[in-house]
Amino acid sequence: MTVVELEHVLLAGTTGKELSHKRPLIGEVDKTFIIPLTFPDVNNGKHVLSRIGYSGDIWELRVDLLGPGVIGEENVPDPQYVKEQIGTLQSLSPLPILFTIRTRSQGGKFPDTAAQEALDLMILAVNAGVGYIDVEIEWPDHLIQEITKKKSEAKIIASYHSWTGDVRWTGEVLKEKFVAANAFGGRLYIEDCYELGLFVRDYRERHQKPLLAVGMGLNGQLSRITSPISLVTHPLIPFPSAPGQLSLAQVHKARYLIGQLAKRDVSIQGTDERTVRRFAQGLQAAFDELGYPHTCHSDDSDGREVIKVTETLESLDSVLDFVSKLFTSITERPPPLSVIERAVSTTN
Ligand SMILES: O=C1C[C@@](O)(C(=O)O)C[C@@H](O)[C@@H]1O
Repeated sequence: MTVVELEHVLLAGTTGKELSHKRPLIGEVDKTFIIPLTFPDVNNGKHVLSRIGYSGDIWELRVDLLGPGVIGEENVPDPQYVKEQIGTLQSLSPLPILFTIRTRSQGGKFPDTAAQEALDLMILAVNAGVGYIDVEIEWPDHLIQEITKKKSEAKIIASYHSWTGDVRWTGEVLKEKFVAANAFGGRLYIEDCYELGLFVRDYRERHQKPLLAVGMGLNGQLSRITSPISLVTHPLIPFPSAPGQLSLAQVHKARYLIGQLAKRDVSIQGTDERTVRRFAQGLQAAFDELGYPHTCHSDDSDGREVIKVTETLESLDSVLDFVSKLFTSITERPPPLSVIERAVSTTN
């Protein structure tokens, strides 16, 4: 049995991992989660955005799905509207933005032929300070060169999608596409993931740039669980931006089941019963929200890690603060604050 004094936890929380959303960039952490937003207007998600974003690292703004009215099969959003949407998202959340325009042949709504409009929007996004720009390698060369020149501080993510279902991970087509993507960016997509794991292993032996390789559809779900960089949806997002996308909570549950996420069982102990109960229920609610397998108890400690709460915590803020720090020290992720708050404030 391990006994952790609360002071230890606090130390880890305050001097160790950051509690804010200031997370390292793609490829610098063990697991990076990108959350594609499919609201036509980001304001529609205003009240649920922080909940959707818990534990995520980057928003993907799917620009081809943005618009003030009904969106048809093809959509070129107005630049002013796009600019406002970026501004709104930046004001609502500190997470960096991945700016993505998907054309119809890439599974989106932007016309395949509207390269100039796409380039103009990408430059607008750079000026608005987005962190990442998705550039599909099938865009004309001049667009790719132009945005690579003008990207400023933004990082380019070179991508490739195939919806045909006949691209093989071990085949020549993919190798060619990869060479094209690797020349200017760092990400690649293809459909069908049977040999994806081997492809990724081989890639890592040869290249430094972070690679996001996922399979679309049901056959691709496993790759979304194992990929170090993954795109995750949330039940409060209108619809997943690609078939087979899982929620972050589902990814955590699956990672636990396949042995990629170690379970922690903790027991809270202390002299003040109410503090202990609030602490335990807040932490358990936070684990549940994000699909972590961990458990938190306020009763007997047999075989569990013990967390000692030596004080009586009266105010909601002080409990919230302690639970948040403990959550972060266990998961290395920022806490789902509103979820913890709800659980703590409803505990007697
Ligand atoms: O490129 C991608 C990946 C994606 O297609 C997926 O399969 O999760 C989802 C898109 O929103 C994103 O632009």
